[in-house]
Amino acid sequence: MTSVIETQSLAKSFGGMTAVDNTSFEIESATIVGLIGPNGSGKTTTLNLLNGAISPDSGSIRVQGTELAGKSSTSFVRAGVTRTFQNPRVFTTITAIENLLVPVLHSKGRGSKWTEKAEELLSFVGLLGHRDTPASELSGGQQKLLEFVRALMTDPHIVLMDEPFAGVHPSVKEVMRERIIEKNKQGTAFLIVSHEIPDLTRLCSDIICMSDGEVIASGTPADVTSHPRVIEAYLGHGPAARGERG
Ligand SMILES: Nc1ncnc2c1ncn2[C@@H]1O[C@H](COP(=O)(O)OP(=O)(O)OP(=O)(O)O)[C@@H](O)[C@H]1O
Repeated sequence: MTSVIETQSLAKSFGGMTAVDNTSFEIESATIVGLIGPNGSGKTTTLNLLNGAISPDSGSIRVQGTELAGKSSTSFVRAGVTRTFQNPRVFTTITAIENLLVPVLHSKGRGSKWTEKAEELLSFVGLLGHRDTPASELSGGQQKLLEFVRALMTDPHIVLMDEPFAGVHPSVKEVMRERIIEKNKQGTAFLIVSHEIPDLTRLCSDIICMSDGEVIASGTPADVTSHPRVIEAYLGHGPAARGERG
């Protein structure tokens, strides 16, 4: 299997606070990988590094073999990395379909081709009926689904997702879960940050656990959730790692 993202000795500090400390890991193509860890362990900072939102102080980020550390978010999108956010960042003043067309505004091809693709993706998550609804009028869960399919418009190799299951209705959660699985079967990899450990263990082939900016365990969900350092990290910070929510 080839890797879609590989980091080596990645580090990022904010002032005196080390958020990501010398981390190295690899995400294989077409896998679903969970990224867990107690609050403040560096998960969101890692996602921000992996999509070029922020630059590392040191270390390497290779996407499909190309070094991108320090490059812009646009470079990461072009290399096939897109993302979603804990609080969905949809453009609230424009419609659902217009949101999907934003990432391809400067792409080649007929406009109708992109409109068709956007309609297919809206349909994929049950939002076609809201095609022309301003995003501000969609529920929080619908906005998460909209942001998810917006991240798929450019046919990424990997989608980085920050807390896709947090604060959404169980029915939305199920749609999100099923559609992630479906896209993964078509070859898209996912790196998913979540505190919802039971959801992740059902979904992911591998889990990476961070604590205090370091990767302390990685492997199968069963291996990681029973790892002594993982249990210790969670017990030290709050919720237990084994299937209990924080
Ligand atoms: N822009 C920033 N400026 C200063 N400190 C920051 C910044 N971003 C993150 N941090 C700090 O870096 C550490 C890691 O934060 P990060 O948000 O990556 O953790 P997390 O694992 O995603 O946490 P949570 O699960 O609570 O979302 C925290 O101590 C946080 O306060």
